[in-house]
Amino acid sequence: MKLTFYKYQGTGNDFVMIDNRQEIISKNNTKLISRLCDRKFGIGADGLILLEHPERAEDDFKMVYFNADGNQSSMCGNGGRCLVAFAKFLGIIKEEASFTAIDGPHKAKTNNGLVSLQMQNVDEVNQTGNTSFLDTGSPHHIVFTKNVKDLDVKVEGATIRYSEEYRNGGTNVNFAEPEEENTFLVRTYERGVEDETLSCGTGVTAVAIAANSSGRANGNNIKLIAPGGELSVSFEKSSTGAYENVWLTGPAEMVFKGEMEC
Ligand SMILES: N[C@@H](CCC[C@H](N)C(=O)O)C(=O)O
Repeated sequence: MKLTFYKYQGTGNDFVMIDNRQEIISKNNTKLISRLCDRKFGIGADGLILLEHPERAEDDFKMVYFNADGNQSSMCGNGGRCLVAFAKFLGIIKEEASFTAIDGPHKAKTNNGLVSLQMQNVDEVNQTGNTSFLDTGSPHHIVFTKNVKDLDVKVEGATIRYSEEYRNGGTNVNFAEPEEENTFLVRTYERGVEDETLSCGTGVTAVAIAANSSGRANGNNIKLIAPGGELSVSFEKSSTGAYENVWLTGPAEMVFKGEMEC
C-alpha cells in the first residue's frame, strides 16, 4: 500500500504526521511505525503522530503519539503544536483548536506560524540539590548545570534515564543553564528516541516550571533556547503552589509531503 504522510518540525523536533481518520494505520504496528521514523530505512523523525476523529463532542480531533521506537508514549508538546498546524492545513480548524491526547484535553491557538499549546497543570515538583523531577504530560528529570553546550547529552542522559531511580518507566533528561534573567539554555535526551533531540516541548515546559519553583527564575514567562530554536513557556502559580494555565509557544511548520510504499 502507498501511505501518504506529512513531515513537520517544531524547533527541530521532527514528526511524521498521518491523517488516520480513515484508520489507515493500526496503532499496534510498532514495526511499521519505527520503520517510518527510521532515518536510514524510512522517512526519519523523532516521533509519529496520528490525527484521528475526536472522542469528545467539544474536540476537533484526537492526538495519538508514538516515539521513534514505534511505541505509543506519553504527551509530546512539540508534536502537539505540530499537530495543530497540521489540523489547520487539513482545514479541520481555523485559528483555535481543542483536542485530547493521552494526558487529557488541550487547547491551542495559532498566530503567524507560532502555535501555543496549553499544557496540563503541574501540582508537584520534586527538588534535590541541582536536580528536579516533574511530569508535564511526560516525565522529566532536570539537571541545572554549567557549560550545557559542551555536554555529551547522549551519554550523560542515558546514564540517568537507565539509572535505578527510573528503572520502572524511564524518564526524559534535560540539562539546563541560565543564560540571562528568565532565559535558559536547554538540551534534552529523549526516552523512546534514546538520543538527544533538537528540542523537547514537555521538556522545556518542565525546565521553566522547575526554574521558577527552585527560585532560579522569578518570572512567569520563561524563554528557553534549545539547539533547534526558541520556545517560551508562561504559567500562573496558584496559592497552593500548583502551576496552572501553562502555555508552550513556538514555531511549527510543514517540511514536506510524501508517499511511502509500506
Ligand atoms: N518530544 C516530546 C516528548 C516526547 C515524549 C518523550 N519522548 C517520552 O517518551 O516521554 C515533546 O516535545 O514534548
